[in-house]
Amino acid sequence: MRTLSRTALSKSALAERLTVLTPDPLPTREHLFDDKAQLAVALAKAVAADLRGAIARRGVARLAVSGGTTPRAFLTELSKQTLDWAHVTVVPVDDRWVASDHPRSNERLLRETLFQGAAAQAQLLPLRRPTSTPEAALLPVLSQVANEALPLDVVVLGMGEDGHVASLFPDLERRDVGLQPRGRAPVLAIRSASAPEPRMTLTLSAIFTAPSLYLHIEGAKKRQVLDNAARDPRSTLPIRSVLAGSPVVPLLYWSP
Ligand SMILES: O=C(O)[C@H](O)[C@@H](O)[C@H](O)[C@H](O)COP(=O)(O)O
Repeated sequence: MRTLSRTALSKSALAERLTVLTPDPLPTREHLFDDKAQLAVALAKAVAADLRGAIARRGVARLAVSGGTTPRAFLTELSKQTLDWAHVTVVPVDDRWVASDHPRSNERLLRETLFQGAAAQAQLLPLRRPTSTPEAALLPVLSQVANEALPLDVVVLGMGEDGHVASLFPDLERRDVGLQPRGRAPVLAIRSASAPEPRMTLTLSAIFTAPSLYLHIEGAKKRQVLDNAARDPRSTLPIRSVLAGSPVVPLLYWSP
């Protein structure tokens, strides 16, 4: 019996030790949907409710949304929501340094999807300026974001399969500015081997001013990247910095 109890003890002791060594994954509040269309409607309703609440509290609402391909249906659904759009300011979390009518422009994406119908009364605060480089526009963009967009009320982040959010890529040089919860600047000019063009992006210190932070992620691959980053304290992916640094538990909206 003694031998068995000693073996049993070592297994339970080992299990206990492993539990201590394997920290809990960083939390998100999950909203899972069977398909993208259902997710788009639910996310639009949730964001619209947050915006109404912000307007009721402080007379204005400030929203930062991601670009790319995922959010198109959500942004169109959001434009259909009934709220006092004239008191809403919308800023892209990042933009590509291309003309505002270029197919890869996030500003163009917003004008085609969100700024339709009554929602066209909202104020768009573009990150793109008519300068040849984002660096040349950094100070005026930084000043306008700081004065007219912060603090944010709602942020909707997408994520790349490499774990980037906004234009904060894994090869980001200025991690001290881009990924710190209380970094030194709300906006960064970015050049990355991961991006075909220079970018302007909000930093996490700007993103973390919002009391409502949504992660809008679709597909199994991105879900795996998110879950791995949530579980691995050694992960250096930007999405890990979001999960670890956010002052609020991110709201995950996911569909296959
Ligand atoms: O300008 C951008 O590209 C976005 O702001 C970016 O952060 C986006 O959320 C991810 O790259 C995912 O993009 P997809 O939705 O196209 O996969």
